[in-house]
Amino acid sequence: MSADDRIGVLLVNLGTPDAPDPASVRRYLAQFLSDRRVVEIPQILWQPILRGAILTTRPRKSAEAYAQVWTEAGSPLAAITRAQAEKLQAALGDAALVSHAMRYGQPAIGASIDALFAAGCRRILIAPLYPQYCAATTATVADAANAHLATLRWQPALRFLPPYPDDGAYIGALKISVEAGLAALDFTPDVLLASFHGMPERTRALGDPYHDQCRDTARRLSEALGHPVEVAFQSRFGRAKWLEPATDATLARLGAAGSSVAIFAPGFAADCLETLEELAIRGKEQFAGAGGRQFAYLPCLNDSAPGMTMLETLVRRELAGWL
Ligand SMILES: C=CC1=C(C)c2cc3[nH]c(cc4nc(cc5[nH]c(cc1n2)c(C)c5CCC(=O)O)C(CCC(=O)O)=C4C)c(C)c3C=C
Ligand SMILES: [Fe+2]
Ligand SMILES: [Fe+2]
Repeated sequence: MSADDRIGVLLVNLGTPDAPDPASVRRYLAQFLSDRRVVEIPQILWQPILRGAILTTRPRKSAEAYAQVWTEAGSPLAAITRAQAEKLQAALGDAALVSHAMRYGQPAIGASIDALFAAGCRRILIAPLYPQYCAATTATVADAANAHLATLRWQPALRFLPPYPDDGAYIGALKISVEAGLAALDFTPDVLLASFHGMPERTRALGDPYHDQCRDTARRLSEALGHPVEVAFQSRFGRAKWLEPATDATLARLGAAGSSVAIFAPGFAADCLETLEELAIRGKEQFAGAGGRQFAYLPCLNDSAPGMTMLETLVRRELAGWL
């Protein structure tokens, strides 16, 4: 491979505010919630609601939530994604140049593609870190990458990592990770609960495979663990009907039944606000408030050894013919 015929790998996750303050959260939410793939309401109706009610109230509340999970390395999502890219670079060595980007906020996808190209990458694998395909996540990464290429005279060749909801490498990594999490507890939970990010119910009827792929993941993981895995969908936003059952209602039901529970979020490649605050902090409170006994939150794959082995496997497979 010559210096101007290198292979690039760009890990992409959702994005996160630059700081846990209302102004930064507002900037982030304005970009995120203006994406037509995320909120599928005509812009002429949606923008006044977003600019009016939502962006005047939510940033303050969300900033407080972000402040509870912020670390010295910054937002957990940003720090973990950076660590994943660094470890994947170490695993791949000279075979490829690895970098990371965020769909919303920084580092931007376009600038990251330019940086890889400037370093000699003429072939780039874009890897959206979403195990389950969703138009609001997977497709919008491809949209952003392709929109950037539309501005270039000299384009790199692009490949996209497909979703991996039932891939053996992913299920295997989840199994190791969940079993290690359970082994570290001082109780044996009655219920294993897999919480996936929610979506409006209507996207399912419109043909989005997200719901079915979440169910596939949970079924395959349950088979691998030899233990039932319950499924719930979290983070409802807005007034429309979202996928059910809802995580908060499920935790309240399990709590009221006097169960003990271990909850985890296999749809998130990295721990973030939605897992560390919504599940580990607020979910625990909801569960205990309903009368639940023991509760444990098990971390995402993050940059753990099984998580990195999985990423390397998926990426190497997708680079076949290029490497
Ligand atoms: C209509 C609104 C939203 C849709 C649709 C949606 C889909 C979706 N999101 C993720 C992953 C993440 N979402 C995160 C935060 C977050 N999500 C929404 C709204 C929708 N998400 C909001 C308003 C927020 C911001 C936080 C808040 O104000 O509550 C995050 C965490 C980001 C972080 O900084 O830590 C992730 C990750 C998926 C996978 C998904 C569809 C499948
Ligand atoms: Fe979200
Ligand atoms: Fe949330």
